[in-house]
This record gives sequence, C-alpha cells and structure tokens, in this order.
Amino acid sequence: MPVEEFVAGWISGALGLVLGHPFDTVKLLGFFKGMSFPIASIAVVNSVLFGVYSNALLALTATSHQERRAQPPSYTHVFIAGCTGGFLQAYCLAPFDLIKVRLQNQTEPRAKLGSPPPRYRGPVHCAASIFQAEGPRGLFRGAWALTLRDTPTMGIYFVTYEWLCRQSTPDGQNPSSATVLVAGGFAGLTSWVTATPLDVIKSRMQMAGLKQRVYRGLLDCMVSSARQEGLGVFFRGLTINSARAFPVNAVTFLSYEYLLHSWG
Ligand SMILES: C[N+](C)(C)CCCC[C@H](N)C(=O)O
Repeated sequence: MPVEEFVAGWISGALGLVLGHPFDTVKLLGFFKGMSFPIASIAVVNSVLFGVYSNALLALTATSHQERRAQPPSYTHVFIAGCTGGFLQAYCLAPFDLIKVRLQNQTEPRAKLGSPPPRYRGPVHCAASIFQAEGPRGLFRGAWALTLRDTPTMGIYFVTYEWLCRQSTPDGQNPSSATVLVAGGFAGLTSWVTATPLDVIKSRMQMAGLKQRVYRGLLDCMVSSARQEGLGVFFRGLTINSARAFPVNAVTFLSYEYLLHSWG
C-alpha cells in the first residue's frame, strides 16, 4: 500500500491548520486556545483522509498518484474515494474534535480571583474526565453527526479540486501552483459551505449535557434548534467557516502536491 500520501497528508494538513486556527477559534470566542492539541491530532486525521482517498482511487481505477495525470479517474470514482476517506477520517477525528470543541467553549476569564477553576485543565485532562464519567463511548459523542457532515462533503471536496484543476490544465500535465492554490481554496470553500448545517448540529451534540440541553438524537437536535432559533441556525458560522476554508485548503493542497511531486 503506497504510504507517501499518508505522510504528505499529515504534513500538508498541519500547515493548513496553523494558518486556520485563529479563524477556527474566533467563532467560539477563545482565540488561540488549544493550538498544540490540534497540531498533534491532524497527523492522524489528515493522513487518514489523503491516504485512504488515494488508496481507494488505486483500488477503483488501478492507477497510482503518478499515473493519474495521464489517466484521470472519473468524477464518480473521485467522489466515492473522497466519501470513503471522509467517512474513515471522521471516526479518527471524533474524539479529537470533541475535546477541541469542549476546550474552546471554556471561555471563562482565566484566574479571576475567587472564580472556580475551569472544568478541563487541558486536552489530556479533558479526555480523562470524559472517559471516567462516560466510558470510551463518551469520547465519541457527536461522532455520528460528524460522519454525516464529512462523508458527502469530502466527496464534494475532492470533486471540486479535481474539476477546477482539470479546467485550467492542459491534458496530461500537472496543474500549476497557482491552479492548485485556487482549486484547493475553492474545494475547501464548497466543502465547508455544504458542511455548515451539520457542523452546527455536531457541535451542539458534542456540548450536550454541559452548557446546553441534552438531545434525544441528531434529529431531535436539528428539529429543536430550528424550532427555537429558526432555519438561520443551520448557517451559523458560515462566514467564518468560508473565510477559514479558502487559505487553509489552498495551503493544504499546495503542500500535498508539492511533497508528492518532490518524492517522485
Ligand atoms: C468536510 N469538511 C468541510 C468538514 C472539511 C473539509 C476540509 C478539511 C480541512 N482539513 C479543513 O480543516 O478545512
């Protein structure tokens, strides 16, 4: 099984993540909180995404990364491989994402005299507290919503990227850096725009039981959020998600392509 894609996915994801972190946190008011933790987790998550995507394409089309410029896979195959990568990465991402959301939501001002200490002292303490209180399943709170968010939208992510690259590149050639940047940026944008409604639901389910009410399930969370706050609730964070998505994914794809290219 080719492993370069896993390694390139890891490094490129980390680069994109550093760039996107301030955007990611501003929507939760806790600027720069929890930076070291996502850096560590992106190693697993982005390498699973890109590694599985590429190996799924290999299984579907019998072409390696190097051969795919000369023999481009169909968009159906790209979509299926993207969904497969999205599905598996969502499960790896679930515990990390839960911890990130819980930590970022701790926005109480620090060390005010007499104020109670924050509930979680850091990522490890957060994971341990959830594990102790709810067992291993507790770490996967919201995982189902995360899987629904990421499976189709990762398909859309890779289809958008491939389509834009092919539009502006002569047949059989590698796309230019400018093309990769723009295609990667738009891939992130379309993927995040379509993912936003389930992103809202996912975060609410991950916070359930702490600040917000407990939901009976995903559907209950959707219906009660819409009833109480109107349909606009599904577009919360759309602007910030889009502003973050473009630069993060432009850098992610550029470094991914660059690394794979330089390893031959
Ligand atoms: C599928 N979904 C839209 C959630 C993510 C798509 C892009 C993933 C990228 N690592 C990022 O953080 O932007």
